[in-house]
Amino acid sequence: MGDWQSAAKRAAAYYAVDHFVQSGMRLGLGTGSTVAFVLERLAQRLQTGDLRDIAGIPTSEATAQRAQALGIPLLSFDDVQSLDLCIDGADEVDPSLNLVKGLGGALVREKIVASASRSMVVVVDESKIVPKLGTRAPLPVEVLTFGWQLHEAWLRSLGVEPVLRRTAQGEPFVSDNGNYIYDCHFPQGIDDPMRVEAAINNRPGVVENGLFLGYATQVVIGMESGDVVVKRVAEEA
Ligand SMILES: O=C(CO)[C@H](O)[C@H](O)COP(=O)(O)O
Repeated sequence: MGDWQSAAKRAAAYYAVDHFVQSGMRLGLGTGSTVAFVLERLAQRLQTGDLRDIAGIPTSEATAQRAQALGIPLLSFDDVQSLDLCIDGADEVDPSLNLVKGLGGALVREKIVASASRSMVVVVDESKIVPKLGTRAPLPVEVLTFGWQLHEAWLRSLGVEPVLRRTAQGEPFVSDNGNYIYDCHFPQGIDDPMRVEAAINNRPGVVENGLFLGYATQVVIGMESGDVVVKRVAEEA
């Protein structure tokens, strides 16, 4: 990651916390390097007393540990069934603010938390903006370990190049949910995300895929120039 990208992620994260989070909110806390800056900013504003009585549901063990270390109060779905706002990163954002997520391996919990949130603010640097989903990042598909071997040929039959995600040691990567992930490369990008989402999620053994269609309400983009740009979903006519 270039220096400008790290600065852009921080700028987007700080902007999102400063403009969208209010005292008393119940938050969804996403996963990844941009969300790390979100947590940093939340902790700063809690310490100064500028924000009070906020608490969040983390979308990964990594986020839970980081939030705890920073003193951000955590909740679970035993405590609340809906959230005011979820803040999360993304691997791709298209012109309709549809997303690909999950390179950090937290897509299942991220989608559950986003679906329980009244709004979703996405924080990215400008390298994540794409004209078409599937052109920059592969689409992660989380599968149960039982029968994981069966999905590769099926995914290929959809015209996709699936690669089982592995650790640096060459072992299959295991998600927080105990599952494997196929990273699916679309040679021409994803032409019809809704059709792809339905086809993949209808397959026995597939837990979830990384397409987030219609979830984002705002996208905060940190630019290489240092500016921050906010995009909102188009208001319905
Ligand atoms: O979906 C995700 C994790 O599952 C992340 O939000 C996504 O990978 C972006 O990460 P980063 O902010 O590190 O670029």
